[in-house]
Amino acid sequence: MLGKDHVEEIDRVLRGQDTGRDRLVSDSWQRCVETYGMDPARPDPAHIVTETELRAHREQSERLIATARSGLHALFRQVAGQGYVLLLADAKGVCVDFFGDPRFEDQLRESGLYLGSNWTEDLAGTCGVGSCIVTGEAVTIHQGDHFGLPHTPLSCTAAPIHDTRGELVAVLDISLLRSPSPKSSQNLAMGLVTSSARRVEMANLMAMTRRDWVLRVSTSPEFLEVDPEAAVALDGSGRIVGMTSGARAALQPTGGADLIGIRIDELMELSVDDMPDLMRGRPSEDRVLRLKDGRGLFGHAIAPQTPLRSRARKQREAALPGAFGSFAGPDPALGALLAQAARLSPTAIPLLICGETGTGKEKLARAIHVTGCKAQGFRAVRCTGRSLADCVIDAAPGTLFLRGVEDLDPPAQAALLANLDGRGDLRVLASSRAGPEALREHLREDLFHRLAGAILTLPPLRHRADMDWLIDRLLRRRSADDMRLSPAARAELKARPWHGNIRELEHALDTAVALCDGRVIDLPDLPPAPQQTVRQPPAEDALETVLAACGWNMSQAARRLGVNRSTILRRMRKAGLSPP
Ligand SMILES: Nc1ncnc2c1ncn2[C@@H]1O[C@H](COP(=O)(O)OP(=O)(O)OP(=O)(O)O)[C@@H](O)[C@H]1O
Repeated sequence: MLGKDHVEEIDRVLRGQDTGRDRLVSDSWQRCVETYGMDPARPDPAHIVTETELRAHREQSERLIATARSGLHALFRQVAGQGYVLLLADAKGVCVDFFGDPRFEDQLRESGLYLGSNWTEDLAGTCGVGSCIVTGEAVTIHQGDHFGLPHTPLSCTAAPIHDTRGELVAVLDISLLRSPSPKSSQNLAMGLVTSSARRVEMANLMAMTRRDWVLRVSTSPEFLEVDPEAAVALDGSGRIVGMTSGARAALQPTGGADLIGIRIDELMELSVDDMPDLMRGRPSEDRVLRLKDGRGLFGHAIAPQTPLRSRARKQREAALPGAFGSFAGPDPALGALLAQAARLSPTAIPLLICGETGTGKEKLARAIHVTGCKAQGFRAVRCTGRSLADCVIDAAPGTLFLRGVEDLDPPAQAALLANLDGRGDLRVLASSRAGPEALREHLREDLFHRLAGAILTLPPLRHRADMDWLIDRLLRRRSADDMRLSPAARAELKARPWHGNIRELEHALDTAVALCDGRVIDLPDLPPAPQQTVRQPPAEDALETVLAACGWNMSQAARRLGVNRSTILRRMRKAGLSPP
């Protein structure tokens, strides 16, 4: 394009004439003249920052450069043959990483396509990086779209890169020194640069949120795992703590509040507890997310990776795969049980999970299924009603979870056994509220052995040593603004016998959160403890476990077991127990 024509066109556009330029370009020209006081006719040398300034810019973007580098290498290999150069600029427009053909170094440097060049719009005029920073959108600034005459041979296509909170932190740009004249020749470049920016955001989110769940989403099941469209990171309460920029379009296309800080269950029928079900173990087509606006998406959850704070926790989580890592706090006995469950997960051994109501038997079954990396589904069926045998016949290959096998009457037991025969494609997990011995007496012997290849017994809540951990975890999941418990309310919760176990505790916390006015839940906010039934005196081993869980505080142990302190003392003496 001739310099005179270019200057005249800018003049016409500023006078309001339509010359066929994109709106984005004409808006930028207007800013260049009216806001930055630039003159398109004035020769404008490339702006390259000093070595010291460049070092400072690179240091600030160090982490992003490191994350982006391998992706950028791959992109450069794809485009280098066609003469493209690749720039990564920071949010201030300074090129902090660069890939170009060294044979053209002088030419590239002269055109400003070089490490340290400053491409902000107020210095360089309308250009790929500068206009991308101002508009926040991916742009192609092709030849005469550039404001400054020296830049008009170039074609630059740039896409924004956002940090995990949605702030623009960098721009990825691919440029050509010489290009064909139709702007549409750069459509492919636009596709490449936007998908590369999306992958850099994804890699950055994964690197920055290792302690959180990451939920990746896609509209197509085929691309869910290889190239998802967007992702969010969720903390333990299901609140969004990080995202890629595509998440807004994918999860909230009609706009709304900022995604950061809102809970995932406000956007879709899903809580952080469901994350294990969305891990790799299940086929993509089964991992459907239902959004509150009625749309469906496919979801892929990635478990927290970095071990957390304490050393004990580090050791426990290092030993336990993702789905088990968040199951329990510091309770050595439960930790050992989970370690066993983790080892049994990938085998075909049928597992019987025993435990009182609400102790998490189904949750454990799901964790076992997910960790077993079964590429098939998980089907849970209740062992009541007439349709159990049909459920077994209809069950697709995968994990079949038989809930409450203690409810099976003799005809149902016979039918179940007959239908399980020949279903080698089913991994059978069963749960029972009755203990193994009682169940052995209740079930036919052959069925018992068909179900109980190994037995895992979950402790009742009152025996768990990690109650503080569990209470905090359940509370975090419920309260939008970090609520906490007063010491008195916490002590009261820890002292209750919890015959309904975790389910009952969940309901109590739901009530307390609803009743509490401020952020501190106190005694009056707690629902009254259910009437305590008269309980059998505890067996000696149970007594010892409860005492240990209560730090050998006899009054607390007595409240938990629903007996007098003197009964505890008497039974301790009888069993020869004394505080450590
Ligand atoms: N380890 C855990 N951490 C957090 N929540 C849990 C845990 N285990 C169970 N829960 C919660 O407690 C409730 C009861 O769990 P689940 O249904 O797995 O218990 P269950 O033993 O199978 O109950 P039932 O015997 O009555 O069928 C669920 O809401 C579940 O999410």
